[in-house]
Amino acid sequence: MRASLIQIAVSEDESVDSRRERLAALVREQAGAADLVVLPELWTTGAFSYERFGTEAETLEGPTCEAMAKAASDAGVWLHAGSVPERDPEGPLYNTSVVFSPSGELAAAYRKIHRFGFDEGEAVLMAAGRELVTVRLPETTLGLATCYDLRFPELFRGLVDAGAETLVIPAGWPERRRAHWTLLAQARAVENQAFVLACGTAGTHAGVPQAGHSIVVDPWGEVLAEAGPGEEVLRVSFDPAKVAATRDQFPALKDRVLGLGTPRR
Ligand SMILES: NC(=O)CCC(=O)C(=O)O
Repeated sequence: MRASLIQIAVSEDESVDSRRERLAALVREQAGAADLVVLPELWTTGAFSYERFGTEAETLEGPTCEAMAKAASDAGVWLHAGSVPERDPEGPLYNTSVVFSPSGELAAAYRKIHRFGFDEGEAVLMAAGRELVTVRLPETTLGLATCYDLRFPELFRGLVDAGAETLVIPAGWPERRRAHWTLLAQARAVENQAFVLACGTAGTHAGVPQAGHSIVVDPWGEVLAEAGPGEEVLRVSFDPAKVAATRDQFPALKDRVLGLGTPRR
């Protein structure tokens, strides 16, 4: 299976329309070179541009999803289009990841469960999703998570229990915590014996320099590909059968002991 992770720079110097067009063109360029294309978190606004979440929020029928659906079908690829600030017509805002099929259908939407910011920013401006989401592709089953979710291993165990073999994580991860990004991506791959495809942003927005360094890790924890700090299309080939082979040859997942409860004091 071939994947392209498009690590784009998000900056206030570029309009949302221009970035959307640039990304749609980059997705189209992956035609024939990728089966799956992955974009970062909140690339219309920037993950730390809190004041823009409300003004740039869209429904899943809005201009970003419309453009990404068309780009996916033009390129004939599965497109994980990163996340958009979603305005639910019935209620609050969500940080929602969207996946389109090669015919441009919306195949899945995942509302980020763990919101970043403690008592500020995303944590107060957006509502939390409640549902785990997997997507069946012909070659593998994707498990969806977004940025800060990477710090919560129980979410990934839930995805693995639901059949996930390839964990896809769009992000807007800051340079300041880049060491955590790489370490956690490898940890999630090793402990879940799954591929991890983690796509971040480049550049600086809202005064927060971004880490870049999108990364692809195999079920043994080996880094198959890693981007630098700037804009880059990170291309990788991987064999989805390696998940079953790793789980077979080193069956640690079978040794899980569930329901341990709380420690005795
Ligand atoms: N957008 C995010 O979720 C940022 C997460 C982050 O900065 C961290 O976990 O560290």
